[in-house]
Amino acid sequence: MTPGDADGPAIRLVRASIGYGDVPVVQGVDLHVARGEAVAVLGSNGSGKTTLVRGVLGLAAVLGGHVEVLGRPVGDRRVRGRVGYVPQRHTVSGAVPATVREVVSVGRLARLGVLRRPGAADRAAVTEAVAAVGLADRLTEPVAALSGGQQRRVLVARALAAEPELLVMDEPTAGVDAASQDALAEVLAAVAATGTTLVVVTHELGALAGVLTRGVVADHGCIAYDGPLAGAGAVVTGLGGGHHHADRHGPTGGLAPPAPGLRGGGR
Ligand SMILES: Nc1ncnc2c1ncn2[C@@H]1O[C@H](COP(=O)(O)OP(=O)(O)OP(=O)(O)O)[C@@H](O)[C@H]1O
Repeated sequence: MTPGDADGPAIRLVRASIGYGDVPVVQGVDLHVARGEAVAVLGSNGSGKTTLVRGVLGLAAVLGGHVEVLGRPVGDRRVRGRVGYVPQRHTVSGAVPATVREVVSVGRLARLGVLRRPGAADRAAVTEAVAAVGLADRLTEPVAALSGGQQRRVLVARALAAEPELLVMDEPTAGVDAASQDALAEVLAAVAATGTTLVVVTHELGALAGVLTRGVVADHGCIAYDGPLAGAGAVVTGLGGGHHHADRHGPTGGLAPPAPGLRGGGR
């Protein structure tokens, strides 16, 4: 809510290695995201995009180097509730017969912590978040009754309800119809305009290309490109299809145009 109440950038990785168990997936990465930036994390399947952001969220192990979020070491409890996350998942779990309002309220609870009871302002934040994703008329409906794209928007509203300073989204447009993508782009543009830092993992920029301005391209656990979004597409194309080039690591900071013949295609 109050940008600037902690010093330091939104995200700072210094020679960071992140992985699972004791196996690093992301290796020796440096990344600095200032407050208010809107960053796309691009790269092919298995390049380490999700692991990178999970490290920032404290959901994957930092195995080396240093990870800071909102000016604090990752995992610091003072940061909890100030970071929103829309995980890589197409829909809300169908096992829970919750309404839109209930699911989004859970996002607000993350901000409140266990000790404070929600008040009128919290209920208003929930309603506002649902309205922001264009689902105001579905507030009391079971989430299971919504389309996949609408369920994704519920997850976005859940993250927005906490009014995060940093919003991390993993593949928010995957499997989402064009109308929902456009709605999401509008929401994110409005969120970015409030000064919230956006980090969006995506295969396909689609409608989000107008909102995100910086591109970070992951390749085999390293960062192959970090710069204006407009320059990132050629790097992604040049790197081709993830696992097919297991022996090839992108040059850190490399801005070279894609070499011919390296496009994805399975060989
Ligand atoms: N929970 C996990 N435990 C062990 N290894 C994992 C785990 N999650 C991912 N990995 C491994 O980390 C590597 C990178 O996966 P990651 O999900 O970060 O890539 P990605 O770029 O997000 O891919 P995608 O676009 O397919 O989601 C893969 O080789 C994967 O097998």
